[in-house]
Amino acid sequence: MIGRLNHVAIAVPDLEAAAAQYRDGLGAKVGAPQDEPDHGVTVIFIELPNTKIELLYPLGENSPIQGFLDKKPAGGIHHICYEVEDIIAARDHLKSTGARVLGTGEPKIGAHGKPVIFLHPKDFNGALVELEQV
Ligand SMILES: C[C@@H](C(=O)O)C(=O)SCCNC(=O)CCNC(=O)[C@H](O)C(C)(C)COP(=O)(O)OP(=O)(O)OC[C@H]1O[C@@H](n2cnc3c(N)ncnc32)[C@H](O)[C@@H]1OP(=O)(O)O
Ligand SMILES: [Co+2]
Repeated sequence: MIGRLNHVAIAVPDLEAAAAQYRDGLGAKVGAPQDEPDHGVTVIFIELPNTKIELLYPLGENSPIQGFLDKKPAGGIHHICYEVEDIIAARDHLKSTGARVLGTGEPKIGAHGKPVIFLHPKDFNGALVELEQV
């Protein structure tokens, strides 16, 4: 069921500073900031040869990453995103194993224009997991 690693997301306190560090310090290909109001975040994607890094910064009043940054003001790894071919089948199977799907339980359209869901970190070894249908 699980496919490629689509991205690793890092919540950051300063989006431009983090982007500059990846661009200038690591020589990475860094995209433009993208507001995702449905998700309460502004994102910048960094393209690596084998995957992507998603820099996350809170957007709006009820950002799901605000509490995370309050606890970790310097930032930190926030989630990992795996690709799946059929997100509904993956969701229903994972629910049957006891994993909690966050939010309404229905997929939302993610930053790549594809359906995504999130699984509770407490059900996945302390790591927040995003699934993206590709
Ligand atoms: C644009 C899109 C895309 O790529 O396409 C995105 O990625 S959007 C990316 C942003 N969207 C999301 O993250 C949506 C899904 N996330 C959520 O629903 C929420 O952030 C939760 C994961 C439920 C956490 O919510 P909230 O911060 O209110 O909960 P909380 O502070 O009470 O945390 C409950 C417990 O989970 C832990 N916890 C919270 N966030 C965590 C994280 N990212 N990784 C690992 N553990 C985490 C806390 O430390 C706490 O543990 P203790 O009780 O032991 O202290
Ligand atoms: Co993500």
